[in-house]
Amino acid sequence: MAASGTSRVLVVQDAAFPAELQAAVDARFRPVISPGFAPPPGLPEPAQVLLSASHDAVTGDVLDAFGGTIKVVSNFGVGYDHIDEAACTERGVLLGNTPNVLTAATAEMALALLLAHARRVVEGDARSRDPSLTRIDTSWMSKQVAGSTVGIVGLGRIGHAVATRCLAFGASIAYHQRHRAPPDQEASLGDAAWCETLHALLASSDFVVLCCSCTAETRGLISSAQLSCMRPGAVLVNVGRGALVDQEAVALALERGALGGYATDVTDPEPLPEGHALLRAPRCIITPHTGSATVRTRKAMLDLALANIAAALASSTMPASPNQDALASKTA
Ligand SMILES: O=CC(=O)O
Repeated sequence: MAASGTSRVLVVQDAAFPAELQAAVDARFRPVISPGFAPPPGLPEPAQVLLSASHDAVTGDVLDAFGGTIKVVSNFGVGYDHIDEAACTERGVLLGNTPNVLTAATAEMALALLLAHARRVVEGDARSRDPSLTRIDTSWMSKQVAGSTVGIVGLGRIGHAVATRCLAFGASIAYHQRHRAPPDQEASLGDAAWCETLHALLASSDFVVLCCSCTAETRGLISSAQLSCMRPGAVLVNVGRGALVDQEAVALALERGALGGYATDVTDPEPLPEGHALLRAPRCIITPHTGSATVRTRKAMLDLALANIAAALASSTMPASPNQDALASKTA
């Protein structure tokens, strides 16, 4: 059903959603699909909304190309490193995102990658189809999560959800972030150990899971120097952003056997170009940024992204906005 007052609001999307989700956008707004958010020619009225479905960059120039008509940029996702928040705030443009609703799905993906790598699920699948396998292979060994230490980089919502799941698998939890978590949070994670330095976390973990967002401080967090601190055979899992790691360094460490494995849902760029070093590296599992891609979660994300738009257009409090407080104090 069309929401009164918003059904004619022009929304520019960088990509279409699957039909059942797109129908929810169509029911409430007038969406126009434009990769790269280029202003489509001949719009019947000014566009007020950018709906970021596919991580195309939203810069000051992109906003300016609409001639100052954009009121809100709504991101279909929690991480918004592809959107220039400062440029939005400078121009009085509200920014929305979708935290919380995707925490469980993303944590599940981290566990799926971690377990798949530890238990060699992808290799095992190929081995099972190999006609030369005529008897059970007693030499086939893998890593066990129970009894290991899982180091979490960034104990935010997703990091915490990954930690609780790893705890249930019998792992001990270590974590690294700038500030130590409150004692009750550490206690709830089996007395999780805070590592004040990244080096200490890397040196004491069998699995390291990157759960932090990509900012100026965390871009390139894991390079050859950090990889060389990791335990022999340790596995790196990434559900944050591809740019958190130096992917060439990771590929080289995998080639040389200096890194036990890399399992990632995110790359930089996405997808990786044909022939990229990571695509050729051994013991590397890559999924195509599908951490939040469950039917239930994607629906909840879209509901939140649309609620953010509706609230912004109605000048009411957005359910999730990184910059609405900054904008409110600017205009107060
Ligand atoms: O990567 C996914 C997200 O940031 O929501």
